[in-house]
Amino acid sequence: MERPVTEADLVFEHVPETDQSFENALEKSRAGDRLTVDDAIELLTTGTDIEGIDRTRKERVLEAADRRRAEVVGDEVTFVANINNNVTTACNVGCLFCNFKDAAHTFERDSEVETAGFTKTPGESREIVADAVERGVYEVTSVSGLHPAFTLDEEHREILEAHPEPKEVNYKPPERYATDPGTYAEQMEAMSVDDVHVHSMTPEEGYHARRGTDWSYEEVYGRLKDAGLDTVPGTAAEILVDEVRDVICPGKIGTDDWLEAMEAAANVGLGLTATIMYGHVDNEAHRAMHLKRVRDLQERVDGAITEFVPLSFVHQNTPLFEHDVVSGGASIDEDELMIAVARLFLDNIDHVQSSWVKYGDEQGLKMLSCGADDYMGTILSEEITTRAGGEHGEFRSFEDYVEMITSIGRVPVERSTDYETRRVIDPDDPPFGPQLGPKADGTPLLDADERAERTVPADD
Ligand SMILES: C[S@@+](CC[C@H](N)C(=O)[O-])C[C@H]1O[C@@H](n2cnc3c(N)ncnc32)[C@H](O)[C@@H]1O
Ligand SMILES: Nc1c(NC[C@H](O)[C@H](O)[C@H](O)CO)[nH]c(=O)[nH]c1=O
Ligand SMILES: N[C@@H](Cc1ccc(O)cc1)C(=O)O
Ligand code: SF4
Repeated sequence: MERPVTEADLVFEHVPETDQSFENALEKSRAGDRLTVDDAIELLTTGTDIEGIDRTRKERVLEAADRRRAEVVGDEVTFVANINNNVTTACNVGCLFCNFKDAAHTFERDSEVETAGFTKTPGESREIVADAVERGVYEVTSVSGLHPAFTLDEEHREILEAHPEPKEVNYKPPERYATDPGTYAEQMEAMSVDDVHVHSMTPEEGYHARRGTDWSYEEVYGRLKDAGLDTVPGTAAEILVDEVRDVICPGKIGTDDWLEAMEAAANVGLGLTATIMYGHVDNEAHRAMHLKRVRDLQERVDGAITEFVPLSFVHQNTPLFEHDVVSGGASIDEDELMIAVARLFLDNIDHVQSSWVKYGDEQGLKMLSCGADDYMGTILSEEITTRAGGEHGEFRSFEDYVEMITSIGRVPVERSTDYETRRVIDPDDPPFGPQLGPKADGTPLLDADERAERTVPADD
């Protein structure tokens, strides 16, 4: 177990105090000037000169962000036909905000406790993806626990087998486990059915795929690309300020490593997304600093980041909440300001995503008028948020999307992962099924019976 978090750990060097004024920061954002970290702090707090959030000021920030969204991308709301195929929940990194993971020893053949988690072989992954491709999906998103038996490829496995202290590099041979996840390269290859788009290998997974070697991130992402990887999810970012990471994910790579991995992935030609996971022990100064680090990264990678995804912390079943380190997640006001300030600050990232997994349908739609323009994907199954206690279900159909997006007077558009390929959907011309995937033919992803079996979202 990690050392318990003490009150002293929550006394931060970076606090939301500035010499800037809220009115000045708002004026700058309306004029389209590039914002500073202090400007972002003023906007996120609705002014450091007052206690708490001022609703009138908040509405002015949301309005500025909504206007900016309209200027940058217009009235289209995009979404992608995708599935999640997470390979394994085995993980010993121990992030305190995460309930997706299961202790890796419970997966061992001779474990006395039955594991509550899962591991898929490359063959099982292939079957799941093949079925989804037949249904018409464009993209498979795959993020996993850092399974001790996972290696990049055979060569990496041989290196770790020969390591004098395998424990030091978090390695145990696959034979020890009831199910062998294969190598990362084998999983990428298995998931690349009919050239479906594979969105996988977060910087944390990239780090795991080079542990115990002197390989660069370029080497690792280059090999993964050759095996079928198309784009890299910018999760594992959490808050890119080490004093926060030291509290919520002390076992994870640091900010510099995360940035290095992302830059390397871009250098070998992979597209990227970026995220922030906020609303736990972080304050507005941390959120603003995070935005700056993402904006600077986007300059260095020459626009490779296609979207920014604010992930609101889901607190219910997490160690942070259970050990009373936090009393809940972000408020709705904080959520709306996070979306709006991301839109205003990230002047070099075109798309801001509203996650229905985190916000639900009603609030998720509201976010599309606070600066967001993308409404995520169909995903078909969800494990990270659900295991953390989230209650917004696991699937949205094209019918759901068309109904929701037209209800707020916007235009539903099916997109590719990189947003380059787009199809405007005519709400008067059903059926609305996907058309961009390698085998998509316009019919719905699931038939009526299959839909009825899915988790019913709590908020609709
Ligand atoms: C569960 S991890 C899986 C991939 C890999 N293990 C990693 O950490 O990069 C993916 C992301 O899910 C997000 N996540 C995990 N638990 C969450 C929670 N309780 N609330 C919101 N987001 C969460 C975090 O941003 C995390 O980086
Ligand atoms: N916001 C969440 C996402 N977003 C990712 C998208 O669905 C899509 O894969 C991306 O836009 C690239 O095309 N995925 C989740 O599983 N959970 C979320 O909360
Ligand atoms: N799977 C992550 C979210 C995510 C995945 C891929 C992305 O590109 C962005 C966000 C979660 O549920 O929290
Ligand atoms: S966030 Fe990722 S690395 Fe951290 S415990 Fe969860 S699965 Fe493991």
